[in-house]
Amino acid sequence: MTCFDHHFYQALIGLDQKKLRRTISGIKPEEGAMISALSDNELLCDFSSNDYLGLSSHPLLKERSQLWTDQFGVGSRASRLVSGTLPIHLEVEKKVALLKGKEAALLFPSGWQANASVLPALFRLSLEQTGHKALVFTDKLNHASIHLGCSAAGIKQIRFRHNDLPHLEQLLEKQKQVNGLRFIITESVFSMDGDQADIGTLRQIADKYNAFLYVDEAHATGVLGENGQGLAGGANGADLIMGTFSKALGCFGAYIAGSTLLCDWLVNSCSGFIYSTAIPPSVIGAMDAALDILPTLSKERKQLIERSNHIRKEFQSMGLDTGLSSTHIIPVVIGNNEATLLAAQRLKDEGILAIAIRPPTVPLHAGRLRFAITSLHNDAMLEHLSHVMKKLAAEIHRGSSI
Ligand SMILES: Cc1ncc(COP(=O)(O)O)c(C=O)c1O
Repeated sequence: MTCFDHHFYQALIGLDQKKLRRTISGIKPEEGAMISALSDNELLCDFSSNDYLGLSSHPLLKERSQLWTDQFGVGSRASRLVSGTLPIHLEVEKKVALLKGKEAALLFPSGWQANASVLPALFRLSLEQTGHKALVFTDKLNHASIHLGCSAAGIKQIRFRHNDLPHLEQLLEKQKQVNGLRFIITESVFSMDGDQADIGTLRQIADKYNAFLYVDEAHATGVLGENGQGLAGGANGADLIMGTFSKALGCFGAYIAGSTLLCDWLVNSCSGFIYSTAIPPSVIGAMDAALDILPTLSKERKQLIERSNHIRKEFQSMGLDTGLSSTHIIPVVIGNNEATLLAAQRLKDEGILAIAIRPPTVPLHAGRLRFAITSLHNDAMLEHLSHVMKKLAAEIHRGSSI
C-alpha cells in the first residue's frame, strides 16, 4: 500500500471507463506459431508476434547464446566504456555495419533506449556546434520512443503528415531561414500501419535542405531489402539507421549504424550508451547467429511477403480497412475502442491471438487489430484466419456492436 494508491485507483478507473486500460496477460510458447494463454491454457495461433522469421526458437541462436555464456559469463560486468566491451561486442558491431552498408555501428540494450538517448545526443550537437536548437522534422506516426527522445531533449517537433513528403518539404521550406541543424526522422516500415516510407525521396529532400536523415528500421530489418538489410542502408540511404534485434532477428537489443565519426560522437555523448551496462554474452551470441543466418533466408522472406500480400487482399475483399499496409504488418482498423476489444475477443474465441491496439499507441478513433504474418504461419493457419475474419467482417458490416 502506498500513500498515493487512491490516486492510482482513480486513474485506472478513468482508463477503464474509456476502454483504454491495459493488463498483462502471459503466454507460453508452443510449437511453431502456437502459444498457450497462461490465464486459461487456451491454445492460440499468435498473429501478434514480431518474430517475423521465426528466429526466436532457432537452434543456432540458442546454441551460440549458450556457447558465449559458457565462454564469457552471464553478465558483461560493466558499461561499454569501463570494462564491459568484449571482443564479441566489437565483432557483432562490425557485422551490423556490413549488413547496413555503413562504416560503423553501435549496439544498444533496446530499441527504446536507442531512440530515447541517441536523439538527444544528436540534437545537442546543433546547440554545441551552431549555438542554435536543432530543427526536427518528424513523421506524425513515429514510434513512442522517438517522441520521447525529442521531448527529453526539449525539442518541439515539426511534424509532417504521415508519409506526406510534399508536406515535409513545405515545412522545411518554411524554416529555411532559421538557424540550427536539421533532422528528418521517420520509420521505414511503420509498426502499427505496415506501410513504407519512400527512402529515396527522403534522401533527395534531406540532401536539398542539408538535413540529417534518421530512419528507424525496427520492422524492416530482416524482412525487407537485400539479405534482409532493410530499406535505408547503403550510401544512398539514411545518415543514421536505428534498428532492433527484437523483431525479425528473434532476440533482443538494438543498434545504430552510420559513419565512424557519428558513432565516435555517440560514444562520447549518448547517455543511453555510456551509462548502461554492456549487453550480456548470451544476447550477443543470439544476435551474432541471427546476423549469420539472415542472408540464407531469401526464400523465407519471399514467401512471407507473398503470404502477407495474399492475406491483405483477402481482408480487403471482405471490405475490411487495412489502411495503406504493403508489408507483413496488416492492420484491420475498427475505430472504436470497445468494438476493437470485442473483435479481438471474437478472434480469441476462434483460437486466434490478435491484440487490440488502442490509443495512445495509435491515433484516437483508430483502434485496430494488428496482424503480423510470420514464417511460422502455415497455409492451414492462414486459411483459418481468413475464415474467421470473414465471419467478423460480416458482423462489422451488419453494424453489430463490433
Ligand atoms: C518502430 C519501433 N522502434 C523502436 C522500438 C523499440 O524497440 P525495442 O523493443 O527493442 O525496445 C519498437 C518496438 O516496439 C518499434 O516498433
